[in-house]
Amino acid sequence: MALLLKLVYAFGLYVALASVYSLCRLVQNYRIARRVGVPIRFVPIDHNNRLWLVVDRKVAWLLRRWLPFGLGDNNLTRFDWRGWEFEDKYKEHLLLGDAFMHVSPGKNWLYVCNPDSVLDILRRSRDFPRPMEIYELLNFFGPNLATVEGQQWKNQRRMAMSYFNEANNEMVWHETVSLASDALHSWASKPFVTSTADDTRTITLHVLSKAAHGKSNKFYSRDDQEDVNPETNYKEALRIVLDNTMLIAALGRKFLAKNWLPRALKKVNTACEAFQRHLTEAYEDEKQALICGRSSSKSTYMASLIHASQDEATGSTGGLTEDEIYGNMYIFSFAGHDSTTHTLTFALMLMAVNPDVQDWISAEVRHVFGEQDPSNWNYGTGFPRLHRCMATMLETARLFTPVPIVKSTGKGATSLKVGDKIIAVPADTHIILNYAALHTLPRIWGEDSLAWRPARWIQGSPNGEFDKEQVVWPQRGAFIAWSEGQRSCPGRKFSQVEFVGTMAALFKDWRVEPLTMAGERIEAARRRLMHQISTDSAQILLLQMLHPEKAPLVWKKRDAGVSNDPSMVPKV
Ligand code: HEM
Repeated sequence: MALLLKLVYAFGLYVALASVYSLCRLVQNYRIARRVGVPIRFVPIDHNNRLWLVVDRKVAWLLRRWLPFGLGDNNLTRFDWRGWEFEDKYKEHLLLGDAFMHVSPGKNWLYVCNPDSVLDILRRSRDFPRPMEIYELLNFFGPNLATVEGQQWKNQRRMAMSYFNEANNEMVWHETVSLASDALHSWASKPFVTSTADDTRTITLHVLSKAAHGKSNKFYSRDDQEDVNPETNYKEALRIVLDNTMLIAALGRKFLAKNWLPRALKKVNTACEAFQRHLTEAYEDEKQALICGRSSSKSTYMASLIHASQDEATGSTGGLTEDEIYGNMYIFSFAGHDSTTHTLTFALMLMAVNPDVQDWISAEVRHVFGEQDPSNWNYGTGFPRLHRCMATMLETARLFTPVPIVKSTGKGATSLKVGDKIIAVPADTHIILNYAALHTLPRIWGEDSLAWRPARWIQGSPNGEFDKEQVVWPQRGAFIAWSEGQRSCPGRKFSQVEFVGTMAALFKDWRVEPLTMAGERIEAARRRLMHQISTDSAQILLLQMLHPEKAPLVWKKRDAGVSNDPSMVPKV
């Protein structure tokens, strides 16, 4: 009993000291923030508090729901959880201006949504480096492109970039069209599909697997899959690793390997070990192939890294360590997989809500490929003409931007022009490029900025000729889904080829709609699905639908050809 009391006192003392410390830090940070001269909001917990990150959304939701007398509406429940920006869109910036500051007991966080300032930040990568303590959490298979800075980043980026080229994009195209055609075959054979998100994940994972180590896999729907044991199933292992990245980062791989942990945590550890095993085997295979002269090709990511690394090993910069190769294989899978999967899932759901966009795309794909079998679709002559399919991706990535971007001022203070004001940004400030606001500001995107309307990206010809249509871009800095500048996404075109190939294969001859409930009309089902997309999506690590399985979709063959509706496209 005495021991228990001591423990309670010790815990109480710890909480009291931690609170006093947090308060002192908050006051200190406030003094620094005040000098910047932008509006300030206090947030009680730092946005990068790792333990908070594990529970933030749930706790904020519970407090919002259960605290009485309106107490649930406070800065913690409104702004202090991952992805609050997605819910808020541009509202906070409309109220406070293009820049404002969140002051927390940890860091000061500057939010910016001015296109010129955003572009300036992305271009001045020395003044605004990545805050490595945030990205470090993606280090658990080894240092990689996303988690290093300076010369180490330059070396890794150069070696990684040797993979991203048109020959490999062509591979991505053919692999994607083939997998998406198989997915369509599987979906069309069912009365309805609840595995849309899982199955799009299978498509992107298989494309990546082909890209990473040259292995083609057949598509199978999650519903038809028997082996979901992470020890033997690579996709399952990777899925668990990706879904639990936050947890793995918070607890660390060493801790997760402890024997006494509950079964759910052991499963995460099993998945990490299986994924690591898989990487090691692939690495050893490739190295062996290189030694035996069997691998002269740089057509896989693993081979490109090993070749580039060997080429540089003798130079002054040196090659990659084994850990760096593993780290980069992980980040390639992570960055290249979830971002595209979630964008595709959002797009398929949005297509089910918008049959007119399906017709619009179908008309374009028919125009480009006619009656050719998808296996003969040519990348070089087909992909660049599929502007509407591309517009669908851009519009989805605008409203449902998967990847957030955080910068920092690092050790040095700097200045930043925001509108007609120059602000002094203190050292050690974290900067959020607020894409959710930037991508929806009515002054850039018009009064219908919150509506999903792919045609806004297309400039048409007066009489609706397909080949005169082209994609129009907003002012630079206003659309940053793939970022800009030195550290922009190297997989941008890879993901676009994947997305466009999938859309073309799915929608040329088929259409999709939400499953109607008993007594429900199709219009009501569409409204229900749109409500789910808007309210049941959140940022886990990336933005995603939380329960896509609760949105069953039905695939139907188009009865006849679709006419091109030029009224969808704004005229020049
Ligand atoms: C819809 C698809 C995608 C989107 C929206 C996207 C977006 C982004 C963004 C915004 C960044 C910069 C993040 C930051 O500065 O913090 C980034 C970085 C990165 N992306 Fe993508 N990405 C996509 C697909 C891909 C694909 C398919 C690959 C690889 C196959 C890939 C590989 C990477 C890598 C390795 C980085 C780190 C680059 C560096 O720091 O030098 N991404 N991506």
